[in-house]
Amino acid sequence: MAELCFYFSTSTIKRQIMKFNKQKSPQAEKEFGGTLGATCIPVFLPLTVLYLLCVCRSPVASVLQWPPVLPPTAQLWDPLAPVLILGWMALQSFFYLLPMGKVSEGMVLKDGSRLKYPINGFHALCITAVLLTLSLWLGMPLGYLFELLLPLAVCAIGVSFLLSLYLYISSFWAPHHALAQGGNTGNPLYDFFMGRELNPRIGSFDLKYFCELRPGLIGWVVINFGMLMKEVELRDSASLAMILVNGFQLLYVADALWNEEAVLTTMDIVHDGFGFMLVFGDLAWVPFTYSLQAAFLVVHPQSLSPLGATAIVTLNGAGYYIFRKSNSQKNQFRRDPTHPSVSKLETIATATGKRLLVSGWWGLVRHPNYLGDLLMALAWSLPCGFNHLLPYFYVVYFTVLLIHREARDERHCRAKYGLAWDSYCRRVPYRIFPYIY
Ligand SMILES: NC(=O)C1=CN([C@@H]2O[C@H](COP(=O)(O)OP(=O)(O)OC[C@H]3O[C@@H](n4cnc5c(N)ncnc54)[C@H](OP(=O)(O)O)[C@@H]3O)[C@@H](O)[C@H]2O)C=CC1
Ligand SMILES: CC(C)=CCC[C@@H](C)[C@H]1CC=C2C3=C(CC[C@@]21C)[C@@]1(C)CC[C@H](O)C(C)(C)[C@@H]1CC3
Repeated sequence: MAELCFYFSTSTIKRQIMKFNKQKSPQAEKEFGGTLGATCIPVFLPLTVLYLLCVCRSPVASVLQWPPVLPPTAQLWDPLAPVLILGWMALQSFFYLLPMGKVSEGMVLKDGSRLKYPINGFHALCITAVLLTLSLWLGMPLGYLFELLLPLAVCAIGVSFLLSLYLYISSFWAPHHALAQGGNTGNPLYDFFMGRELNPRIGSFDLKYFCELRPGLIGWVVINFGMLMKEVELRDSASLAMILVNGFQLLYVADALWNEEAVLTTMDIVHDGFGFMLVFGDLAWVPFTYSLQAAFLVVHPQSLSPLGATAIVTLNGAGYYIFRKSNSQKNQFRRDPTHPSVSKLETIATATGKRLLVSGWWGLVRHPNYLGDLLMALAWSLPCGFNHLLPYFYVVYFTVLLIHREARDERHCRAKYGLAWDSYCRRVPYRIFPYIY
């Protein structure tokens, strides 16, 4: 019987794949190093997460250490980890489904329809904060998250592979207009990596939108808080460096959830399919590598002078100001160009009917929001001092990510706006850093 079921399910998948082969667009230009990149990245990045977590707990904490620090296999597994990861996903899904906040519409899809999305991420963050306070009051040892980091990361990586596999297989039942432009080449490894379907849903539950903002992003600040509690356990109080890292990153996450609606216009939601790259990025990469500074500070405490702390707070404030103002200016302009806050800005027309801002923040550089984000990234690493490279991993990775992302966005915009984009580039010649790049 089991064999018969297996035969029918595999033959249904084969039939769906044959149907899809007639619809695929193999001529689409491949990104992220094509098939080679799509094969190597899913091996290399999960190992990088585990390696970085091991390095940050080692006394030397050197990323260049040879031979590299490798964890004994016993440290990679804890039966509590899958319970926590699945429980966390279930809890955040429950918050997502609660009828709180408003419902917003996404961008217009290929078939002319618009999907509906709940805007209740900030509510989910607040409820999570209340639950954390309650668990502290009940005496739960949140600092134990430090010991669990490696097993939790292993489980998050496992969940990412399983979810990506589910998404790849289920995409063969999606109508053709629901597929993403880039992940529909017919090459299984590449399509698994990029994601075939644009907005995979189970009923009204949008998997990409949920994963982008909830389990990983809120998980990141919970891990940070766990590191702070571990420091309190070890040294009786939280250090200024730890408080700054926690505060800065909490501000960033709270801002993302407060402005949740703006995510509906990002490249990831509008253009990219939901495949391994985004699933792993959202569920494993963000919570476990973005929290490295806090984990590092547990083992390598740093003292910070009031002057140093003031300079770092100022840098984070400046970065946040540029990031928020520029993102809000573009969102406001895209939603309502006649709004008084943007109606006086200089713009150029494009053949699509949409206009491009050429003054204000978007007249300074072509990606002022990336500039602000990078300044914040630096401010998150500086509290960890200058003796180690590891806390600066985020700055290096993020610079590479944003330069690559800028180039991808530029290609899309040139294809979309043609000559108008070229004249924008002539008017605003620098991409991210004024007079530098
Ligand atoms: N912390 C992290 O790990 C990450 C953070 N981010 C952050 O996410 C935020 C969103 O970034 P991202 O989605 O990459 O891209 P952007 O928010 O920069 O959006 C790019 C789009 O904006 C529109 N646009 C570009 N120039 C203009 C202009 N002059 N006038 C009007 N519209 C313009 C175009 O879309 P259209 O014309 O179609 O509207 C373009 O495709 C950024 O702040 C970034 O720093 C991003 C990635 C990772
Ligand atoms: C190395 C690797 C696997 C990369 C995958 C990239 C993802 C980690 C990022 C792609 C775009 C992202 C965004 C955010 C987090 C990182 C990922 C998922 C974001 C949610 C962070 C908070 C911001 O305010 C944001 C909402 C603008 C942002 C959106 C893009």
